[in-house]
Amino acid sequence: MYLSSQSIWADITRIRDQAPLVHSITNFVVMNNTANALLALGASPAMVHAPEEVDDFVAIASALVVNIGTLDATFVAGMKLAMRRAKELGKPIIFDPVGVGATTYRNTVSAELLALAAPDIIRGNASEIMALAGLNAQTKGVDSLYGSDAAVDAGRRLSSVWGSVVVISGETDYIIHGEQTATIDNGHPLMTKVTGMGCTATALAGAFAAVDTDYFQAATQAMAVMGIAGELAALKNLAPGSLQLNFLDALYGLTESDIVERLKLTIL
Ligand SMILES: Nc1ncnc2c1ncn2[C@@H]1O[C@H](COP(=O)(O)OP(=O)(O)OP(=O)(O)O)[C@@H](O)[C@H]1O
Ligand SMILES: Cc1ncsc1CCO
Ligand SMILES: [Mg+2]
Repeated sequence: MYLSSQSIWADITRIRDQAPLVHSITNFVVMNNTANALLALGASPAMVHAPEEVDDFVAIASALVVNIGTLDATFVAGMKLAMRRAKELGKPIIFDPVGVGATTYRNTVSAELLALAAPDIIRGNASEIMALAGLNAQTKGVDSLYGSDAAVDAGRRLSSVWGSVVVISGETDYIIHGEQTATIDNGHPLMTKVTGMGCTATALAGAFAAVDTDYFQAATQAMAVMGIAGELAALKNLAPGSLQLNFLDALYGLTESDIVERLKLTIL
């Protein structure tokens, strides 16, 4: 049952039954995509970032997603208040270090946030995970310059420093926590032509963490669902605009047999 089609389906059923409130402080580019993906999966999204209200909001949420894609001072203030409160209340924190490594500001803010409240799950592409682990990784803004396998050692280091589950997304998704490693080989290359698919993966991890306190399992299952829904969407039409819409429909309509037939999970 542990990390299997059955355990994925059990968590999807929990999300659909409980509709957990996922509080996201995320970037302007993906607010709409990730809110719709959370709804399609069965969760309840709220994109709330004002420093005046985030700590009240965290108190009623089941998970907190923090994404640094379009940072500014107000976002940072809200992120700090929300993460501190989530830690106090024991709510899962999922962190997406979009574009870290590209600027000193992103690096400094990310380091401050990690030190303030170590996330339960960190999800980034290979460039981001390498930069966050302190390597001088090359970065081209928000897209990765490396395959995910190049960042596995960095992911292990990051996981051991912060105690977080680390997800490196890409053609193969790696999920790392201490000695545990899993890979997901689902997905479709066209997913890289739709903005914010990585951010969407992070948001879905928030929904799974809201119903499953085993965050290694939650993160792995989120990546599996992400990849399988992407594959199902790509079956309909191979173009980015329709992939984005079909992805939501695939998430909404996902069945247990879709998962049984498509899951490409390896536990290393
Ligand atoms: N080459 C690929 N082949 C198959 N699936 C892929 C490929 N690249 C990405 N994916 C899928 O897309 C998802 C998002 O991963 P990606 O690494 O592109 O995120 P990202 O670069 O952080 O995205 P963004 O910053 O736009 O949110 C992965 O979980 C995986 O399912
Ligand atoms: C394109 C883009 N720019 C800042 S955040 C973001 C969304 C994908 O990471
Ligand atoms: Mg991408």
